[in-house]
Amino acid sequence: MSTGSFTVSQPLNYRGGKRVQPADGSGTEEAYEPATGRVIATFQCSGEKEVDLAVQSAKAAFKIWRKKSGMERSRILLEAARIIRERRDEIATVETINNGKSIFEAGFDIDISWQCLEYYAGLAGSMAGEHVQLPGGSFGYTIREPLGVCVGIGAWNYPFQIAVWKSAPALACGNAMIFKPSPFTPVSVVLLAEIYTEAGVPPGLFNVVQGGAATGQFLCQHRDVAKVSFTGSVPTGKKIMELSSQGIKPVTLELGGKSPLIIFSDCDIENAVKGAMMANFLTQGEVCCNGTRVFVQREILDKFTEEVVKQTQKIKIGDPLLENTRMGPLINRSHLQRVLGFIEQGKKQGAKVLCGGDLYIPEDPKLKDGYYMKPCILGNCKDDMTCVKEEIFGPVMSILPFDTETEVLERANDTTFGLAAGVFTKDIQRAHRVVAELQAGVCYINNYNVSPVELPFGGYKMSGFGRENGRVTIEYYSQLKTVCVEMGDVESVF
Ligand SMILES: NC(=O)c1ccc[n+]([C@@H]2O[C@H](COP(=O)([O-])OP(=O)(O)OC[C@H]3O[C@@H](n4cnc5c(N)ncnc54)[C@H](O)[C@@H]3O)[C@@H](O)[C@H]2O)c1
Ligand SMILES: O=CCc1c[nH]cn1
Repeated sequence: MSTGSFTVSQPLNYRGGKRVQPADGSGTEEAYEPATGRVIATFQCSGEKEVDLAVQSAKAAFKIWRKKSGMERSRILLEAARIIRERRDEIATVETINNGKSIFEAGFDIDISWQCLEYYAGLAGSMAGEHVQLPGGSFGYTIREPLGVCVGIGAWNYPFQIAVWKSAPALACGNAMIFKPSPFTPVSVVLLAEIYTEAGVPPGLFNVVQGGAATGQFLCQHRDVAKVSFTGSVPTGKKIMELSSQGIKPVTLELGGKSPLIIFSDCDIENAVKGAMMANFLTQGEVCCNGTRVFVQREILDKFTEEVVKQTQKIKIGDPLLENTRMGPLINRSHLQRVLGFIEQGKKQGAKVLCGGDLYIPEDPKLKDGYYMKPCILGNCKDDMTCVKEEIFGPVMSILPFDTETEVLERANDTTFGLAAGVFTKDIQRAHRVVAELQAGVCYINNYNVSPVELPFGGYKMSGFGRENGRVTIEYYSQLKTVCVEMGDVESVF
């Protein structure tokens, strides 16, 4: 498949084990190919009736799925992982077309997705409670049970992977899920739904409803929804929490960030430069955990800056479906303008553009209406500049000099966010001392933005709560039942 040729004509909702047109609608949306600016799909946003039908379908499937043993669920999830692995290139291509990220990167997103399914398939069979001995031969035990119908609401930067990070643990624990992707990226998650069906989940266990805020609200407010797991911005996260609180539904919130990356003068500079680029330029900088505040110890500021600018200027921008492209277009025109606006404001506030920061016009005429920009590095930054304080969600790195460990820790933590943080140093004691002080849910030592599915992922402070990936996520998709067993007679106080 080549850029500029893909369109979707099939329905994008998925219910009861097949693609369906929504039963009712709350407006129409268009999805784009960011590389060319072409419309690739037009779809109706689901209304209250369609959301209810999806919930009913999920409830019916849940009754079957919850009765299966962990090992039975495991086998089906492993089969889903196998199919994703087999169809890796096709899924990555669809992801690239709808999101704009390079095909090189999209392939890794799909790899992490099947790995996530394999990981939770492995845990499904070992979900267990405990036995507690009580006086007189009585005893108690606990059972870890699924919650019921869970809702997943996703952002547009990792459409397929976000859907897997939510559905793999949810299904492993015995739940059903209804997933609503971002209206910007509606396409790839329906492939996941088809794969689950092919792998053998009961029809209705994983449904997809398309739409924006209104559809998301119907989902959060539905009385038969047991839990909401949300990935997106802080303002929407607050709304989801409010809506879910009305039904006392537990929520997982994976929100935004403005993470610090601290580079000490005793680091391996080559690795630190690579780490800073990994921390800023994957998926065109549209990554929640990006280390966009790059604190560099003054002794190596010039050397580090010179090298990171040189390497950034070499990033191959262009058609995201070409194997050698490393940066594709941003998600849409308004987001591109917003990112460029942050750079303009930064300049007005005294930041210096060291490279990039303007539009990129590819030579290929079919890409002329795409949303490309050159990755940007800002120097002369101060902590109170808007570009340093706010999440830009684009390829913009701010470099901030520092002198001492105490000073940099104070400045790194001076943010309402707390998703991630990184430190580059060869001093092992310093690395762990610094990490112990960082107010962030995910910390990297001498690397950045690697996502092994075995490790929990999630934020501190306004970056959210709850975790995805890792063993702990089982706790966010299950509830504990306590059973107290009397072996003697009732000793009544009456
Ligand atoms: N922490 C993480 O794991 C993580 C991962 C990816 C993205 N993000 C964050 O996501 C943001 C970018 O994504 P976005 O622009 O899609 O975020 P967004 O908050 O605009 O939208 C996210 C999702 O919420 C839905 N939504 C919007 N309003 C809603 C409402 N009132 N009720 C229910 N659903 C509603 C949207 O349709 C979309 O599906 C960034 O802030 C980024 O940091 C976080
Ligand atoms: O964008 C944030 C990190 C991530 C990757 N996949 C899901 N979340």
